Amino acid sequence: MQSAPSLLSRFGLLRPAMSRSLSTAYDVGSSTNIKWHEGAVPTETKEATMKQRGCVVWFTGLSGSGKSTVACTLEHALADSGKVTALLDGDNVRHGLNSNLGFTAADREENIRRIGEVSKLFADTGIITLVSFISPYRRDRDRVRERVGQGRFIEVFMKVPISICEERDPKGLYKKARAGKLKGFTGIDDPYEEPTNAEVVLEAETPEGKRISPEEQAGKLLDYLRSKGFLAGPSK
Ligand SMILES: Nc1ncnc2c1ncn2[C@@H]1O[C@H](COP(=O)(O)OS(=O)(=O)O)[C@@H](OP(=O)(O)O)[C@H]1O
Ligand SMILES: Nc1ncnc2c1ncn2[C@@H]1O[C@H](COP(=O)(O)OP(=O)(O)O)[C@@H](O)[C@H]1O
Repeated sequence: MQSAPSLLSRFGLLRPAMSRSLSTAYDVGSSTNIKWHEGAVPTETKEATMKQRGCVVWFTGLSGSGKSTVACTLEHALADSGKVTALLDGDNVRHGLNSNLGFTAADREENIRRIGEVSKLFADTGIITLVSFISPYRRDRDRVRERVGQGRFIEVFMKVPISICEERDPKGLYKKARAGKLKGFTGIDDPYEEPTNAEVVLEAETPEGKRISPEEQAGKLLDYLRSKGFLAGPSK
């Protein structure tokens, strides 16, 4: 009986994997004797199949600023129009992949580095990847921007004053932090560095003081993604 690879190659379905010009293994970070393997199906081929372009939509903002709500609303809107998405959310990822990390500056940095790498893997597969983390440090967000690649990284700043976040306080964490029962809480006794070059800024209120709903905020993002060509396949 013929093996699967020889059958595939007989029908012209198997392509030889391309190998990197460097044939010997090398060291990267703490890993020794490793080698990058090229030859996966190109991102553009996957994007053409899905009729979309892979990207990372990176929500940043204080706890309670609406990151998860808007990311979730946007994901449903994208799914309704047949788009393939992934949603990475701080609280959820801290249940698994990053359950060994806390909220020190070093742990927050590692949290964002790992999520940055995971989101790049998704985006390189052509998936519209929504990422919702406080990500308080500008340097960490900029590192992810560089890794993912300018043009595919869309930073979304949830520009919501702490007074509104604190008023919402859905988990009661601001109350706890104000009472001194929760130390190192972002915005209270831990820093949040506002983005200076976010692609999209979402505010909670209009200049006239009218509240902006999550649906309106997600709609603005949908318009942005459409205008930048992420909701259509790659141009030939
Ligand atoms: N000390 C402290 N500071 C800030 N937030 C805290 C803290 N302790 C627990 N939480 C809860 O954890 C959620 C934030 O996790 P993230 O992974 O997004 O944080 S970070 O990006 O690493 O800063 C955050 O969730 P969101 O409210 O969804 O932002 C909080 O519920
Ligand atoms: N645009 C909005 N207008 C009013 N309330 C909102 C809006 N966006 C989110 N909320 C509410 O604010 C609270 C915090 O939202 P959440 O998405 O959990 O924030 P984050 O993920 O940034 O911590 C929730 O109770 C949510 O329903």
